[in-house]
Amino acid sequence: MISRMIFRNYPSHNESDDEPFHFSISRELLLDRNDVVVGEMIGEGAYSIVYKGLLRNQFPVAVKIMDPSTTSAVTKAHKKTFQKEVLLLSKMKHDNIVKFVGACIEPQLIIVTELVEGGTLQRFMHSRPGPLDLKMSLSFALDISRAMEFVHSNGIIHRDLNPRNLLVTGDLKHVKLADFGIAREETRGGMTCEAGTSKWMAPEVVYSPEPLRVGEKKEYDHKADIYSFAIVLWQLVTNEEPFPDVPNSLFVPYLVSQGRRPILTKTPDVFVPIVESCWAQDPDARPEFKEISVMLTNLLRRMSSDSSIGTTLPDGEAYEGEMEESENSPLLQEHFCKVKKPKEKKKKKKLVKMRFPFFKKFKVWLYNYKP
Ligand SMILES: Nc1ncnc2c1ncn2[C@@H]1O[C@H](COP(=O)(O)OP(=O)(O)OP(=O)(O)O)[C@@H](O)[C@H]1O
Repeated sequence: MISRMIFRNYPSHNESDDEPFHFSISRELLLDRNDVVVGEMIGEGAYSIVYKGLLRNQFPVAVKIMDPSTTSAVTKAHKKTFQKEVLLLSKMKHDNIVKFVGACIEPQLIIVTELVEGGTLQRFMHSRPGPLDLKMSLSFALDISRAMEFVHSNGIIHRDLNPRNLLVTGDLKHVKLADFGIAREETRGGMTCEAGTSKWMAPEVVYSPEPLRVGEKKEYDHKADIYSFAIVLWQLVTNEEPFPDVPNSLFVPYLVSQGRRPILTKTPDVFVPIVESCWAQDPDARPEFKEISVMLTNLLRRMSSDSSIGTTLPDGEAYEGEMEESENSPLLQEHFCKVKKPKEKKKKKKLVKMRFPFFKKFKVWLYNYKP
């Protein structure tokens, strides 16, 4: 049973398949299918099945096989979507993002990534009764924020940030962002299609504050990911399911558009301001991930300096968006994935506009907090 409502902008099956689709994926991003041995199934998505695998009989990997399982049976529209995911993911080289290893286009559409052994964050949270250790929650939140900071700095909106798309490392110390299936380059005029998983979808993704004219589409931008992050952060610190009283998750976006949010009674005080600012109704009032990372880092530092809570900082500065070359991952091919970065000037202006109200609100809390 599908317990969640997913809005995908996967094109319809009716889209014309008359003309053949020619993949334009660099050879360096492609793997020989014979080098990939498929093992037990580890996960299932709306459009794929993911298996444990072995690359060249040596490296453990995750093998995502697109549905339907033969390339010839896949619609042209789905091929385009697959190609987009490959090109985006191959560019996302960051410690907190699942590493792309390669792709196959024949006889099946396959994406091979590093195997992240700890399962999804959703499963991890479900397996623990009661709230998680606060520093663990904070450390995971920082991993996610840093991954998203990197994604946004590359002009990409993920659009499906939720605990099913966050994977926990085998040592249970870190979290990695996965599933760029509906991620898109941020365009100047804003995004216009409903995409995401209902409980984590920002209000502006589904409902427009102003009535729309016929044919007009609502717009949203990367701030939609900040809203999703707020819900994930709320989950990390409460270990509860958002909107448990809403019988059908399909209604959640409507309620959210009316101002409804998860309850904050079980949210530790120190997290309330950040959660509230991230799920602000007005996208412009939400902070940037850059700011969130600074706040979470400072908070984690303060907590770590308190010896009564024995956790250390995650491997800190190594995360700072470094471009890392993995032995298995092909070299970045800039021209295969043209990312439209928001214009520098515009971006700066926006940051300045954002930073003041945000830091004004949290200055006292940020600098004086004592766990
Ligand atoms: N690199 C990986 N390591 C371990 N498990 C993985 C990996 N990638 C995916 N999985 C597992 O497979 C599941 C489905 O993967 P993914 O979300 O990428 O597929 P999808 O078809 O895009 O799914 P969805 O419908 O949730 O968007 C994940 O929830 C996770 O359990």
